[in-house]
Amino acid sequence: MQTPLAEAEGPIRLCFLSYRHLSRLARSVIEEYGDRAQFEVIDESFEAALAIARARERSGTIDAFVSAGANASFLRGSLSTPVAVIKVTGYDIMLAMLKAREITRRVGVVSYRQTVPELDQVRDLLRVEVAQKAYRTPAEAQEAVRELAAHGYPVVIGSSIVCESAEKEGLTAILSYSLSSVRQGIEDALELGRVARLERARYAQLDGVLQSLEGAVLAVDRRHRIVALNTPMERVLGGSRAELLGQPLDRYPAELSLLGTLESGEPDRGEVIRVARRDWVRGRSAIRERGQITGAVLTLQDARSIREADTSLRSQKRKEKSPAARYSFADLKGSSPALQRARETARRFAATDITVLISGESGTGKELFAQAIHSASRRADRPFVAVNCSAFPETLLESELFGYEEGAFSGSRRGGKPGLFEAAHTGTLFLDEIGDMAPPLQTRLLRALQEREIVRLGGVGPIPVDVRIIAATHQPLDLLIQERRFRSDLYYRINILRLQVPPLRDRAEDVEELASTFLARCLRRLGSTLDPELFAALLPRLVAYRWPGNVRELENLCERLAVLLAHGQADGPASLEYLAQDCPELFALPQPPPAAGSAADWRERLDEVLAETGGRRQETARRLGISRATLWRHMQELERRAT
Ligand SMILES: Nc1ncnc2c1ncn2[C@@H]1O[C@H](COP(=O)(O)OP(=O)(O)OP(=O)(O)O)[C@@H](O)[C@H]1O
Repeated sequence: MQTPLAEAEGPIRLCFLSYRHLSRLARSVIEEYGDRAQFEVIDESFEAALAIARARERSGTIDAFVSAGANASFLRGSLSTPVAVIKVTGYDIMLAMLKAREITRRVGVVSYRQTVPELDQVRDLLRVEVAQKAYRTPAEAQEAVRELAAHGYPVVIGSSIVCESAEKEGLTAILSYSLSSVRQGIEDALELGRVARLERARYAQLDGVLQSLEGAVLAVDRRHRIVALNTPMERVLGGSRAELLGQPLDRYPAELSLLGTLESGEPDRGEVIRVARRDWVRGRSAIRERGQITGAVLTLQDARSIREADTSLRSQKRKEKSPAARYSFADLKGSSPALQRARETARRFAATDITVLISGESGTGKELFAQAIHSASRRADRPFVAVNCSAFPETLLESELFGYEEGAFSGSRRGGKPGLFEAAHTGTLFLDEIGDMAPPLQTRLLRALQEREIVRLGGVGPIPVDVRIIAATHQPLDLLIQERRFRSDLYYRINILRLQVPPLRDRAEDVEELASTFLARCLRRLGSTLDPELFAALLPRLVAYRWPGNVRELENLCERLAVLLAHGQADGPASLEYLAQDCPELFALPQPPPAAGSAADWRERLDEVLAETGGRRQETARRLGISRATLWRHMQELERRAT
C-alpha cells in the first residue's frame, strides 16, 4: 500500500493558466526544469481558466498553478490549490521600455492594480514619453488600451490581457514579463507545490487517525471554519465532507460552537449535550502552534456507548470480587398466611425498580427478603451489596458508602477507594438498620438518592450511580422522626414500597418447616440425619417458645441441637431432658425480648451470657440468638439507660 508520504514523491505537477503571450514565454523555459517539474500550459484566463483549474483540483493531478496579474488574483480567491504569481519587476519594465524605444518615443504602460511611479522618474533618462494606466478587470484593461490608442500611442507594454487588447486595437504589444520573472514564478510554484504535497500527506495521515476514531470529531481554523472532520461527525451535522469543509461552524447548533474555545484556549470536557436526537459527551480544546491558538477541536462521544463501556468496565472489575446475592425466594421457608402475604408482596416489588423499606424485628429475615427481591429483579446478575448502618461509627460509614479520594484524610489509601454505592452500581444496595444512621449522613444519603450521583470524600466531580436501594429497619422510623433522630424527607424518599416481615412468634406455623430445614441441613453437614421421632417430641417446645431472636435464634438453636444429635449424645425421645441442659430456653420460661422486657432483666441475662463466654461478643450474640450488630446496639442502649 502506498503511504501518503510516498505519494509526495515524483516531479511537482504545475499548470500555467494565462493568455497566450505569457504561455508562449512559459513554454520557452519549460525544458530547463527537466525531471523537477511536469508542466501543463493552458491558454485560458478567468472563468474558463477557473473551470479547468477546478477540474484539475478534483482529479488531484496538479500540485500548484502559475498565473499572473488579475488572472492570478481571481484564481487565488477561488482555488484551494496554491497559485504562484509571476510578478512584474522594475527591471522587466525597463527591458520592455528599451524594446519599445526601438519602435517609438510614445509608449503606453498598462499595469495591474497600480502604475509604476519609478517610470516617471526614468522617462526623461530614456527620452521617452510615457503614459501610464492601471486596471483591475479585463474590461478596464481594454478601456485603458483604447484610450492610449486614441491618444496616439503606437506601442503598449503590459500583461497578456493588455497585449491581447493592444493587438486588437492594431497597436504593437510588448509583454511586461521577462523570462527571469517567469522563472521566478515557476520556482515559487515548485516550492508551493512541494509544501502543498507535504501538507496533503500530513492531512491524509491525520484524516486516517480521525476516521479511525469512534467518536465524532471536527477541527476548525482560527476563523471558526471546518477544516477537518470524520464520518461520524458528517452524520451529526447532516452533510457530506465536501459540503461541510470550509463551512463556518456558526451555522450548526450552539452546543457545537468552538468560538469560546478559540477565544479562551481553555479545554472543557465531560458536558452532556443533546444534538441530532442523541446524547453526547462533549470535549473541546484549542490547537496551538508556537503558543498561538490556530484552531480548535470538537469531539463528541456517544453517551450510550460511554455508559456501556462504563458498565462493562465496572462489571469486569466486579468479576474479581463480585458481591452477589446468595438467596432467592426459594430459600424463604414458611407457609403461614403472614409469610405468604409478605412473599407475594415482595415478588411484586421485585418486578419494579423502586426503593423498598423492609421493617421487622431483628432476625426475622429482612436481609433474606432483600436478597430474594434483588435475585428476582432485572438487576439479578448485578451486584448485591449489603451494609449494616449500625455497625459503623458515623465517619467510617460515610467513607464506606461514598468512598474517598487519595489524601481525603490522613491514612487514606493511595489512589482512593470506591465506596459501596459505586460497588453496587447497576445493582442493589441494601442499607440494613437505616434508622441507626447519623442525621448528617442521612442528608448525604438523601442527596445521593435524589441526584443519582455521589461525590467521594475529598473528591470534586460527581460520579453517576445507578443503584436500587432496599432499606431495612427494626425500629419504627416514624417514632425516630418525632425524636428528631431520622430525617422526615429521607423517610418519605425511602418509604415508597413497604414490606413488613412478621416476627416468628406471630407465625408459629412456620416453625416446623424452618426447624426441620435448618436441622436437616446442619445434620447433613455433620454426616447425620434427622430422627423424626425426636423431632416430633421436640416440636411442641419449639412452637411454644416465643423466639425473641426470631428465625436467627431458631437457626442458631438448630445448629446447637444438630451438634448434640449428630454426636449421639441425645438419642430418642428420652433424651429430651438431656437436650434441656444445653437448650434451657426451650424448657424454661421464654426470655423477654429486649425491647419489651424490663431493662434490668435483660441486663442481667446479657451480663450472664457475657460472663459465660468470657466477653466474646460473637459467641454471646450466638447464644442470645441475636446478630452481633443487635448485641452491640443493645449494649449501647443499656449503657445509655444506665447513665
Ligand atoms: N423465611 C426464612 N427461611 C429461611 N431462612 C430464614 C428465613 N428468615 C430468616 N432466615 C434466616 O435467618 C437468619 C436471619 O435472617 P436475616 O439476617 O435476613 O434477618 P434480619 O431481619 O435481616 O436480621 P437483622 O435485623 O438482625 O439484621 C439468616 O440466616 C436467614 O437466612
